[in-house]
Amino acid sequence: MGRKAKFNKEGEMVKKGPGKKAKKQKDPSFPKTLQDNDIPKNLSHRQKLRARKRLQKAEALKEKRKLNSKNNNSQKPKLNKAKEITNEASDSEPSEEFEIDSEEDFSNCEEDVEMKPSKGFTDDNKAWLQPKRKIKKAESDEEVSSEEDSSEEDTSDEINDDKSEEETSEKLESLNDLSEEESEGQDEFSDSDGSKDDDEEDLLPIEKQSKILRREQKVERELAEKEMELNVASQEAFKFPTKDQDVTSLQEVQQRIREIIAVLTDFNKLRDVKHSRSDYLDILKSDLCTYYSYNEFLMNRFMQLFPLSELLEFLEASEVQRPLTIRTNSLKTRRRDLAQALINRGVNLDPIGKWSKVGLVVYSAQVPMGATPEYLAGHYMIQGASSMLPVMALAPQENERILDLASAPGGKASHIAGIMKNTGVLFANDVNKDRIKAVVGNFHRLGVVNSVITCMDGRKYPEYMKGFDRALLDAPCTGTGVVAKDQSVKTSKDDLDIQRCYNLQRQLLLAAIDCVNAKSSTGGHIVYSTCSVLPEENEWVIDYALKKRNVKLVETGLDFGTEGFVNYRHYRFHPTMKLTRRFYPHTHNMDGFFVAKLKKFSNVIPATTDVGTEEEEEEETSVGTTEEDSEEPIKKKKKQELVEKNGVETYAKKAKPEKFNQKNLKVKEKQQTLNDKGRTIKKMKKNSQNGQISGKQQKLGPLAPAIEEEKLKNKKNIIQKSTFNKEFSSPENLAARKIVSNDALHKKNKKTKPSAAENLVMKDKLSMTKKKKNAFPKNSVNANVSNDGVLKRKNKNALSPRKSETEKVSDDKVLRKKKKTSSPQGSSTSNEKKKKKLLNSTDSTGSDIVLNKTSISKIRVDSKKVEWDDVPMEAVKKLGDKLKKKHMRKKLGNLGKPMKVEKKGKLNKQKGKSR
Ligand SMILES: C[S@@+](CC[C@H](N)C(=O)[O-])C[C@H]1O[C@@H](n2cnc3c(N)ncnc32)[C@H](O)[C@@H]1O
Repeated sequence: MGRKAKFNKEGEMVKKGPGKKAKKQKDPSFPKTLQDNDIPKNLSHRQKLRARKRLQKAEALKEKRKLNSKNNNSQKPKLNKAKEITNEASDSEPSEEFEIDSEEDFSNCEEDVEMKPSKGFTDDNKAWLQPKRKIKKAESDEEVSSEEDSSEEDTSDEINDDKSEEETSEKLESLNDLSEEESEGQDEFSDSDGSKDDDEEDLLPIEKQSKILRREQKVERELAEKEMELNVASQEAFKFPTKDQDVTSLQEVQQRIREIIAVLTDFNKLRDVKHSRSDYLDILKSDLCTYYSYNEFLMNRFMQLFPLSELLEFLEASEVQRPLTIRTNSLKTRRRDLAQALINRGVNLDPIGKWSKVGLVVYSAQVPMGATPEYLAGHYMIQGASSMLPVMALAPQENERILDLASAPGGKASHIAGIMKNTGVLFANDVNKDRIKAVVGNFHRLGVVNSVITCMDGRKYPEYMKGFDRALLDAPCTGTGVVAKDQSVKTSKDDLDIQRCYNLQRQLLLAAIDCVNAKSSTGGHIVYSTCSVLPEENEWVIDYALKKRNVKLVETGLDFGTEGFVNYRHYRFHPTMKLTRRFYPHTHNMDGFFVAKLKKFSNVIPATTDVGTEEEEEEETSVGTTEEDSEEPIKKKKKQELVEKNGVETYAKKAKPEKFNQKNLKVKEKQQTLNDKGRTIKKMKKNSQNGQISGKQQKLGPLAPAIEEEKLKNKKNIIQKSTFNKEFSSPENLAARKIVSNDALHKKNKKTKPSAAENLVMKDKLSMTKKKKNAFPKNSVNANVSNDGVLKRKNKNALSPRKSETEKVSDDKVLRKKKKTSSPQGSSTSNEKKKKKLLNSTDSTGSDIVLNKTSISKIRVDSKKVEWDDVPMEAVKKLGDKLKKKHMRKKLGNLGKPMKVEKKGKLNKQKGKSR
């Protein structure tokens, strides 16, 4: 059991000897080079060769010197004396005596070399050989090591060595031929006696190669310099390209972009006087489109948005994917724990920055980030850095009621739930059924349990639910800030897409505002965000909301990002717009984003000053509604054709479409002539009063002015009616009307339509003859529909001019009251009576009656049976029975029931959409 200790007789423990550590070590052995020089060295074949050469050289030199010394024998003592006087010669200029001595030493040394290893250099030759000694030392070291390594090197190897050496020297020579001059003076190892070949032979292969490399580098440097000079020269001589001058490669395009930008930055100095700035900009635009593969439209937008220097940076940054970022789900884990777990899986990551406590940036990962156990367990969400900003701006609180109006796939909504710590209620809505499934999936994975997920058009949300403490609208947009993610944006977006988004965004934002309770004790805030950099989708939308609702802009709470635009081109936005934040890929290394925070200060919806504004909004937005709509295949060609035909500008605040302008001009001309005629009629009247009768008047008799007046009226009506019909009935113009800017349309609706429709009604009143009954256009169903739509609003405007919304509502209430008192609900006879009353009183009273009449006119248009002017009640009834479509029956039924203004509006909106 165990070891027994050894004891001597005295009972003392016997020591075995010194312990392992205390054992005497051997004397240290040093490398041979450090040992005494006398110990002979085995020389390698190469060394021997070199030594032999040196020896031969030294002998030759000796002989030469001997000859010289014989010649100079007489001068030598003098020289020596002189040397003694003048401080015995400097180190750098060795005397002949010194040289001879050294040579002798050297020769001795060389002789020794043959017999034994090199002794190194003596003190005498140390000074002038100093740089070389380093090499020698290295060489000898290497030799020693090589000897140690390959002491059993056979002769065949040596032969190979020699061969390879010869090869390299051959290569060297060829390069030397090229740049012999260059290497002169540059070569720090070159020998003072100038025998270069010998030197190079003395060098190690690696040194030779480094020498070659240095030479090559020098040649390259010189070439690059020459090229630069060429570039500068060509830049100076940049000539404006002619039309047929085409660039052949992308490099050329890039070069030209740089040149043009250089010219544009110092335009006065570098410009070609024959060409304007816009000429240069045009070429630049097309070159940028070619180089970065954008369509001209979008490039134009970016050129308007960024200064030239920044434009290139933005375009370049949009070519590169942003770093992958993830958001820690605080409902399930902490960032530190998540980071540790991912690091253990070989993920290289870092915190995203000081501004976020949940974000992590992933530099590299050995596993797909969407399939790690942590991801599947819901510990994080893969989310762009900029996507965290809107939620941070929203600043959700626990126990609040929060709405995310466009939430799919739920990145921001789940972030909100995380901050709310699963308390309160989160309403996550999206119009897209498929995308809403992703919200459900993500919420399950991330453990969000305080949510209600809805799938409906966000614009209708306030009709169903209101009183939220906060709302987030991360609106559908063109995605111009995420070009790097989706390259298709570069070519797929055009004017119409922006307009479509802009309209939808405005409506959704108003809806989001309407959903929020201004009196919320904790909130009353709305955050609006997009991943677009275009002001049309950002500042414009906010500006619109500021005008339409009781909201104001407040600080986002984000301490970085650039300020929103207060001025953009010739547009001016609300001064507080600088409280909004813009983020760019080239400045913030995140997706392009826009964030604005609004505070609702009153639940009252301001009464709009313009008549029919709400409907006008509807009209404006009818161009494009949901993102789903935008996903529908759009016939680009047709669109393009229409745009070209009508010369539409994006936001025709400035310019109206050409076609309409031309038409307006013609109408104006005609109206002008009619006005002139009006004046002459007035003159005729005056003259007849004064007793001065013209020839025409004589012909027509005393009623001449009245006849002329009537004729004139009719002509005016015809002109207005025909232009009105033409403009709004042909399918082409119907489409054009859609493309026309909202503002242009506003004006048009306000100015031209009322008069046209008014005249239409007047004309029908005046001439009830059968001839003129056909005046109402029956071009196509669509055309009639559009006419109806316009007419309905038109009549409203015409017969109750410029009433405010509240006035309209009150009118309607009065009407409803009247209806209630006159005909209690449920009695069919009273309904019929009411219908009759409404129809019969069409021409004499208010707008609602005209509205009803309009709906009858639709019946006529669709069925092509009933005349719109004097519809007998029986015919309406019969027709109603025949009608198959439910909604049409409803409309008929409405004739007899008290109608709500809102309902009517809705009904009409639906009609408009279905068409
Ligand atoms: C930018 S995405 C929202 C992304 C989301 N906030 C997130 O962080 O995951 C815009 C969303 O708006 C939805 N959308 C488009 N039109 C809508 C409408 N009329 N009502 C509600 N949502 C709509 C789209 O389906 C799309 O999912």
